[in-house]
Amino acid sequence: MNDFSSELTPEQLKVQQLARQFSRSEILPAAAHHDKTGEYPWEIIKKVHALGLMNHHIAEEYGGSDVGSFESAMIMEEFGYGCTGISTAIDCNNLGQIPVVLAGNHEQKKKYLGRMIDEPLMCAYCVTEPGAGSDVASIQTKAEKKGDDYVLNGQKMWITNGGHANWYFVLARTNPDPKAPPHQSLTGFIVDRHTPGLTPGRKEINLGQRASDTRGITFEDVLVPKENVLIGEGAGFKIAMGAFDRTRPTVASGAVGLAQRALDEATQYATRRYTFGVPIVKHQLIMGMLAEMAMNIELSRLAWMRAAWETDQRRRNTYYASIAKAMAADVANKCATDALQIFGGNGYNTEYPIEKLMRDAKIYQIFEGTAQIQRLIIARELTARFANLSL
Ligand SMILES: CCCCCCCC(=O)SCCNC(=O)CCNC(=O)[C@H](O)C(C)(C)COP(=O)(O)OP(=O)(O)OC[C@H]1O[C@@H](n2cnc3c(N)ncnc32)[C@H](O)[C@@H]1OP(=O)(O)O
Repeated sequence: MNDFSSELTPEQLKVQQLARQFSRSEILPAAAHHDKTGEYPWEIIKKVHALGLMNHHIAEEYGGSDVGSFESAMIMEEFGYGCTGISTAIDCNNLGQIPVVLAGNHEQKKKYLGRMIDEPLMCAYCVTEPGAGSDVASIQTKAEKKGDDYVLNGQKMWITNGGHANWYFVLARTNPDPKAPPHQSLTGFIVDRHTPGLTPGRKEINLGQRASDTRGITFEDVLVPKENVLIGEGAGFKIAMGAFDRTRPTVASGAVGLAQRALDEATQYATRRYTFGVPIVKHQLIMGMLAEMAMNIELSRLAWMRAAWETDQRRRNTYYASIAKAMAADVANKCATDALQIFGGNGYNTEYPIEKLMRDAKIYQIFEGTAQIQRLIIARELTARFANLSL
């Protein structure tokens, strides 16, 4: 078994450098525009695709680089530094693809993952519904078997990339019996965007991350061939959970990127802004705030590294993924709030980048499992470890 190390290899350093340079020169300058207009960042996505900095989990056999979770998260930290609205749009391809990476057969991988290497296409992960977000097992979208097809009916909500996806991973209920074990009643499907009856709703106007496209999706008698079932009926819940284990480290690293940006902006501002005859960075209370931010960022970065590294070792990383996601989300919010405090009135104004960081940060405590759900998972993992031990 390898020991955990956070030292980057020469190849990883090169990828980090490329992602950093791209983020600072292309993403960061475009962030305010996309925040203001809500325009989907297609031009940036095309460039990221051409540089090979997305779709990191697709195996070489299907044209991908399969660089691993660690590199993927490293890239997302760099992109998150530039704009987390844009990094979420890009990262969401990982969330949509991973169910197919984990559970797809050869034909499904060739057809749906292969095309995403050939051209810049997006996909989406359709699990959440108007009445079910945290409690995945209670989703109501139905899939009824009719001959060689399934007929899907229902409503999904808050689907990132919902209006731009070429295909969707959809979790639906295949066993309608309310007495059936809920986790074994759900099935995962791949659904093509242009299937009749599938209708994305309006783009939602959210508090932050406005470059990211979030919509409801309606399914009305959507016919899906049985070839598009992942593994088989009843396997969907575990596929959906397995996907989070892979993506929560990259969500955490995106949040770390945002936190680092808040710290850098605040530190720079504090050296230039004078009060009482000295730059405010000379005041110990400001120093303390910056130091706290730095400490928490370093720890959150180590947390996503550990979580991503565990999955690259092909070990179940649920515990580490939730720790990283919960911690980085809280730290991003604290850093953005403290950075705004250091900027004072200027931070509250749209002329400066800080208010956007604060708006963008909030969703990290909600999507991919709320702050509370992460703690529930961590505590369950802990108690499971102790269940068979007598103290
Ligand atoms: C990347 C860009 C981000 C932007 C897009 C964001 C999109 C989103 O936000 S997606 C929606 C977010 N929603 C969530 O994160 C959902 C949060 N909820 C959960 O994770 C689950 O419902 C959770 C953890 C609360 C568990 O629920 P619960 O119903 O109690 O199930 P639980 O009893 O723990 O598990 C049921 C079975 O699944 C298994 N299981 C649970 N977790 C896992 C896992 N990680 N891996 C494999 N199996 C698992 C259990 O072992 C159990 O198996 P068995 O029945 O054989 O014993």
